[in-house]
Amino acid sequence: MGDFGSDGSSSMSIVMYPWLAFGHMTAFLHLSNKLAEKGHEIVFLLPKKALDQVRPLNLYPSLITFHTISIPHVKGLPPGAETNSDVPFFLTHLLAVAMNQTRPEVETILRTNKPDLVFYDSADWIPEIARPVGAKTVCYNTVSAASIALTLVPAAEREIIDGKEMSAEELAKPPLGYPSSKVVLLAREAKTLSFVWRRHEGIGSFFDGKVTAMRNCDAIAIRTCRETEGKFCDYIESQYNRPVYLTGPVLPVDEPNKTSLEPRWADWLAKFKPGSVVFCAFGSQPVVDKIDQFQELCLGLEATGLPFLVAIKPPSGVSTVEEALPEGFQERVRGRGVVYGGWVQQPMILDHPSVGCFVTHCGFGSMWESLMSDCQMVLVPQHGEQILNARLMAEEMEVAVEVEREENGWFSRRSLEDAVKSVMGEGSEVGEKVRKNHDKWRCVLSDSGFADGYISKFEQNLTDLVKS
Ligand SMILES: O=c1ccn([C@@H]2O[C@H](COP(=O)(O)OP(=O)(O)O[C@H]3OC[C@@H](O)[C@H](O)[C@H]3O)[C@@H](O)[C@H]2O)c(=O)[nH]1
Ligand SMILES: [O-]c1cc(O)cc2[o+]c(-c3ccc(O)cc3)c(O[C@@H]3O[C@H](CO)[C@@H](O)[C@H](O)[C@H]3O)cc12
Repeated sequence: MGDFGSDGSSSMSIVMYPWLAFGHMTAFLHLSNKLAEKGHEIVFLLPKKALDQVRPLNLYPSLITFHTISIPHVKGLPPGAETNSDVPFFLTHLLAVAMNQTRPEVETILRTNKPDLVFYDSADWIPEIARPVGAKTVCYNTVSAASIALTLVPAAEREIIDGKEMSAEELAKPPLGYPSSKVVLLAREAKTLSFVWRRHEGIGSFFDGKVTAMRNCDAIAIRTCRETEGKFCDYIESQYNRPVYLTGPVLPVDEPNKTSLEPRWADWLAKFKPGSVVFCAFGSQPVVDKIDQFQELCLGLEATGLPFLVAIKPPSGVSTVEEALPEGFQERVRGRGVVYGGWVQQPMILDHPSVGCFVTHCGFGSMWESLMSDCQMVLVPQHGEQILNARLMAEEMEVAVEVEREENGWFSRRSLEDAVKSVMGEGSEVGEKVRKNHDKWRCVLSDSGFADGYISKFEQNLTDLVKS
C-alpha cells in the first residue's frame, strides 16, 4: 500500500494497465498526468513498442513511471504484434488473448508495488489479482457513455445462436430502458457492431469481456461529463449497481512555449483568411478503408472551393495517400489543398486562426477537441462508436452537421460538399444554429473551473474508495 493515510500524507499509489491501443494508452496517460499533478504516484504498464510514442506525453516523469510488459506471441497474430496498430481489426480478439497471457507478469508487479488502486479497461482479470494485495479497482472507459450504454450493459445481452450472425435489426435494438431515441444506430449502421457479440474460442465475446470488467471492479469511471452524457451515465450505474465516477474530458494541457505548430503547417495556414480553411482528420487508425470513398472525400473537399488540409491514413491496398488520390487532383488543388498521410498536431491546427471547419471521424478524443475549438463541425463517422458520438453532437447537442449517406452507407462528394457549405456558407441558417449551440457548449466546457472541478471530484471519489 502507498503512504495513503499511514503517515498523514494523502498520496495514493496507482497502477494503470490500459488496452493495447494508442487511443486508450494516451487517454490513460492524460488522466495519469492529472493525478500526478495532485501528487499521486503512478506505475504505467505498456508494451515496449508503445514507449517511444507515449513517453513524451508524460508531464511528471518523477511521479509517473513506465513499466514495459512483454506481449507474448499468439498464433495468428503478425510477428512482433504488441498494439492494435500492428493488428488488422478482425484479429483484435487475438491481441486480447495475448494481453490475457500477461497476467502472471502483472500479478508480480502488483505484489511488489502493493498499490492502493489499479485502473484497467480490458484486462477483466485485474480485480482477481488486485484484491489479494488490498488494491481497489477502477474500470476506466475512454469511450463515450452512450456507446457503453447502447451495447455494453447487462440488458444488452443477446441470445447468440451458434454459427449464425445476428440481423442488422437485431444488432440495432437498444437495450430495455436505454435513455435516448436520438443517439441510436440505423439498421445498416448497426452491422459494424457485429464484433461486439461475436464469440471467439478461449476468450468469449467483446461483450462478455467488457461486462465482466465492469461487473467485477470496485468503481466504473468514464471520460465524460454529466452536462453532455448524464442520462447515459445514470443508466450505466443502474445497470451495474456500481458507482460511476466521471473524470470530465481530461484533455492534455498545452504547456506554454513547450511546443508550437510545425512551421510547414503554420506557414501554409497563414496564407489563408481567418476561419476559411477546412481541416479534415480521421484519427490514429485507418478508417476510410475503400479507395473510392477516400476519393469522394477528396473530391468533396475540392468541390467546396475552400482551402483544405486533410490528415488521413491511406486506404487499404495502397501504402501512401498520394497513390490513392483522384486523377489530376493534385494539379487542380495545388496552392489551396493538401492531403497528408502522416501525423499532424491536431489540437494546434484546430486552434489556428485560419482554420474554420473541422471534418472529423468523431473519435472520442477528437470529439472533445472539436467541442473545445471554435471550428464549425462536419461529421463523417465510420464505425459504431463514432456514429454514436456523431449522433450525440448532431442530434442531442445540435452543434454539428452529419454528412448524409446513401442506403448502402456511402457518402458522395456532393453530400460532403453540401455539409461543409451548410456550416461555412455566409447566412446559412443551419450554420448559424450550430455555431450558436457550439458557442454555448464551448463556454460551459472551457470555463476555467470546469475540467478542474471534475478532476477534484474524481480525486475525492478515489480517496473515499481507497478508505472504504
Ligand atoms: O494526425 C493526427 C491524428 C490524430 N491525432 C490525435 O489523436 C487522437 C485520436 O483520437 P480519437 O479518439 O479522436 O480517434 P482514434 O480513432 O484514434 O481513437 C479510437 O480509439 C479510442 C476511442 O476513444 C476513439 O473513439 C476511437 O475512435 C486525437 O487526440 C487527435 O488529436 C493527432 O494529433 N494527429
Ligand atoms: O464500436 C463500439 C461500439 C459501442 O457501442 C461500444 C464500443 O465500446 C468500445 C469500448 C472500448 C473500451 C472500453 O473500456 C469500453 C468500450 C469500443 O472500443 C473499441 O473496440 C475496438 C475492438 O475491440 C478496439 O480495437 C478499439 O481500440 C476500441 O476503442 C468500441 C465500441
